[in-house]
Formats: sequence, structure tokens, C-alpha cells
Amino acid sequence: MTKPLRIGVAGLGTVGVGVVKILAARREFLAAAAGRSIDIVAVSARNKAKARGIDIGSARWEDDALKLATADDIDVVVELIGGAEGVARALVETALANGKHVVTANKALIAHHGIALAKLAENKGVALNYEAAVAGGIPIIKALREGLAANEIESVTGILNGTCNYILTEMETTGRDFADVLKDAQALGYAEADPSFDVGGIDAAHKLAILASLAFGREVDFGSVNIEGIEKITAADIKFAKEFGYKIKLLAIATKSDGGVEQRVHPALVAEGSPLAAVSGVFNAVAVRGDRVGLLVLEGRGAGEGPTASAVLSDLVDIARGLVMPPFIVPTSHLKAPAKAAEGGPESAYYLRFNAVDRAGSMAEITRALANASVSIERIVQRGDEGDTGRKPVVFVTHKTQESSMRQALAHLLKLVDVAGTPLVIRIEDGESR
Ligand SMILES: NC(=O)C1=CN([C@@H]2O[C@H](COP(=O)(O)OP(=O)(O)OC[C@H]3O[C@@H](n4cnc5c(N)ncnc54)[C@H](OP(=O)(O)O)[C@@H]3O)[C@@H](O)[C@H]2O)C=CC1
Ligand SMILES: N[C@@H](CCO)C(=O)O
Repeated sequence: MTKPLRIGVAGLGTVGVGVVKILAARREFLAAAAGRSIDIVAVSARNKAKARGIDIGSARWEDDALKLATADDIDVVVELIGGAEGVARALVETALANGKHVVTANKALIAHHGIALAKLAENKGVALNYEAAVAGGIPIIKALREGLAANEIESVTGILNGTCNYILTEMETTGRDFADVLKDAQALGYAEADPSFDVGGIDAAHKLAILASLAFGREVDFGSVNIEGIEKITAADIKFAKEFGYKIKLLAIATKSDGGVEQRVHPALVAEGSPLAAVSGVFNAVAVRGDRVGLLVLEGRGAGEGPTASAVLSDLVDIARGLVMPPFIVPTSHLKAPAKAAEGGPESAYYLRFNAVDRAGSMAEITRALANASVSIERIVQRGDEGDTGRKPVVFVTHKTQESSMRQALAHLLKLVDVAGTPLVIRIEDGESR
């Protein structure tokens, strides 16, 4: 066996602890698989006194994580702190500049600075691996880089945030409320340090921007992702969707067109029975359409200690085996500049929910407003009073229409005195039917 791969782990939270545990439990097998042992020589976190339930053996403790980036006895810095800026960014930049390999689970960092960091890694001939940054335990980056290399990718559709999928599933199956379930997701180690990144769709957008870059050979373009989170989804919406034969999921969709790439993250109604509707709890799924392979769907746990640490370890084993690949599949000089496709996406059906005053003629006005925008209605449901306000929740499912028509219909509705508040509009997607 050649000499050990010496690693420094920065961050001993949910993911860092998972990495230490796997390295202890699978030490011999990993050494055999990689051809050399993987040894933790140093660790860093904020609070040395915190009980973490792990044994770091003879590894030294560094109060200052940046010391890992310059230490002579470290070959790989494993960054598991998080955040697009601050210590995490400084640590990764310094490590790469010092010719050290980097493994990270930090999607915010890669989505914002991935290309600059990749250039740095390429110049130094070292690896920048980030399998854990997208879809937790699903090896989607390896799949795109290796298994699907022969394909021109047409679209990538995913459920990419475990916290949101867990919240939506719990709301559906137990009727519990949003805030309550979010607390659970935090306690289980699924949520980001700032959970508004999860529920606001930003975390899924970070991951989508990375996947779109890998899939379509363009530089990461996080700024072009249209983002909408799940904050406005109520238990009533989930119930209505179920009545119509759908589930509500936070989808992340990237599609290639002649003009560039369309990237969007938003809640969507997906048909029950489709692959994406079946993905529940903390699970993620990524559906890739390639010109040769057709549709491929990968599903697995998208967050949490074990699945995420599993992905970190796969990156470490690659480095221990001597594999150093361009971080974005092709060298950065081969990546095309970002190009945002015209917005609007394909025609789609829509779910529309709002409260309307219950008086003679109000429904006629509402349906006229939709018709004037060329939006045709497939189903209407009206339910009992919202308290004693005299308003009733009304839900429409439309036939397929252009997004521009839907926007126009919404503008008309907002002008009607009988419509209270801003209607909730959710796209209906097919959930990647085969
Ligand atoms: N949790 C998950 O399921 C997943 C997380 N990720 C990503 O992995 C990364 C880590 O996430 P996670 O483990 O959940 O985060 P945690 O919040 O659980 O852990 C963060 C760790 O970083 C340490 N830390 C914070 N600031 C510093 C600093 N200045 N110097 C040294 N250490 C510091 C903390 O120290 P201390 O413990 O002392 O406070 C803690 O150990 C993030 O980028 C996240 O987005 C990716 C996929 C899944
Ligand atoms: N907060 C993220 C962690 C995994 O990236 C999620 O819930 O999916």
C-alpha cells in the first residue's frame, strides 16, 4: 500500500460527525478499495468542548480552521462548515492555492464561486469534489460525469431539498402544521443553518444551478434561477391537490433550449403515479433526460448525517485512488458562458386558489376575467365559509396555457373587488412520466 491520504476535517456538525463515524467503521474496507488508508490528521470546529459522540483519536484540534489549509501534513481539506462566504470560502480558496485537494458539501459556495474555485483547482492540478452538495446520498454528480458522459442532456428535473419534501409529506400524511414540521426537520439535521434557504427554495436553486452547469456544459448561473419557495402552501392546498389526483412537490427544473438554459424552482402539482410524486419524506430524486439513455430517475435520501457523509466519502476514495478530474466534467476553458433562455417555459395547466366573496354574480365575473386572458377552466371547487367573513375558498384547475396568459389572468383577478388577497398560482407538471 502507498502512504495514507491525510485529511483535515473542518466542521463537525451533522455531516462532519457522519464522516468521522464512517471512516472509523469502514476503515479497512475503504483502505482496500482506495489502495491506501484515509487518515484524519486534524479537525476544526467552533466549540472544542461540545459533546459530539465521536472519537477523533490522535487527530489534532485546530481552533482556526484556516490552519488546515496550510498544514504540511494535510493532503485534503474537507470543508463541512457551510456558507458561500466567510471561513468556508477562505478555507477552500487557501487550500486550493496551497495545492491541497478539497472535498466539500457546500452547495452555496459552489453555486456562487464554483467556477473560480475550479479554475484554481485546475491550475494547481488538484481535485475539487462536491458530490455531497447536490441531493445528499444520490451520486448524481458521478452519474452525470461518468455514466451519462455519452449523452447530450435535454433536461434535469429534481426534488432537491430534503427539508421541503419532508415538510410537504408530513403536512400531507399527518395534517401537522408547517412551522411544527420545520422544527422536526431542523432537529433531524436536515435543514440549513438558516432554514429560510430551504423553505424559500434557495438551497434547491443552488443545487439546480450546479446540476445545470454539469448537464449543459455552461458556467454555473445561479443568478438566472427563478425561485419560489413553499412558504405559501397550506394544508388546504395539499388536500385540494389530493382530491384532484396530485401531490405538491418543490421542483427544480433546468431545460436546454436554442437560446440557452431555463432554470426554475417552484412548488408544483405532480400527478400521482408519476416517479416524482412517489418521492416522500427526506428523499430526493433527480430525473435526467439524455438523448441516448432517455429518462433516468435516481432516488435516495437527500439530507442527514449518513447519506451526506456517504457522498463525502465517495469523493475521498476517488482522491485516494489518484483520480483528479475537472470539477465541472470538462475543463473550465471548455464551459460555455451562461445564457438564460426566454422565460415562460412550456405551456402548462395551473392550480389557482383564492378567497372570493360569496354573492350572486361573483363567480361569473371571475370566470370572465380568466376567459378574457384566454385561460380555459377544467375544474372549479368552492368550499364553506372562511370564518364569518362571507368569503369562500375557490380553487380552479385550468387547461394548459401559456405562462403569459396566466399572468394576464392574475392581473385581471387582482382588480376584482370580489377577490380577496393575492391568488396562489401553482404550475401542474407531469412529474416526469415515462
Ligand atoms: N445537514 C445536511 O443534511 C447536509 C448538509 N450539507 C452541507 O454541509 C455543510 C455542513 O452542514 P451541517 O453539517 O448540516 O452543518 P452544522 O451546522 O451541523 O455543522 C457546521 C459545523 O461547522 C462548524 N463551524 C462553524 N463555524 C466555524 C468556524 N468558523 N470554524 C470552524 N468550524 C466552524 C460548527 O462548529 P460547532 O459544532 O462547534 O458549532 C459545526 O461543527 C453545509 O455546507 C451544508 O449546506 C449538504 C448536504 C446535506
Ligand atoms: N438542507 C438541505 C440539506 C441537503 O443538502 C436539504 O434539506 O436538502
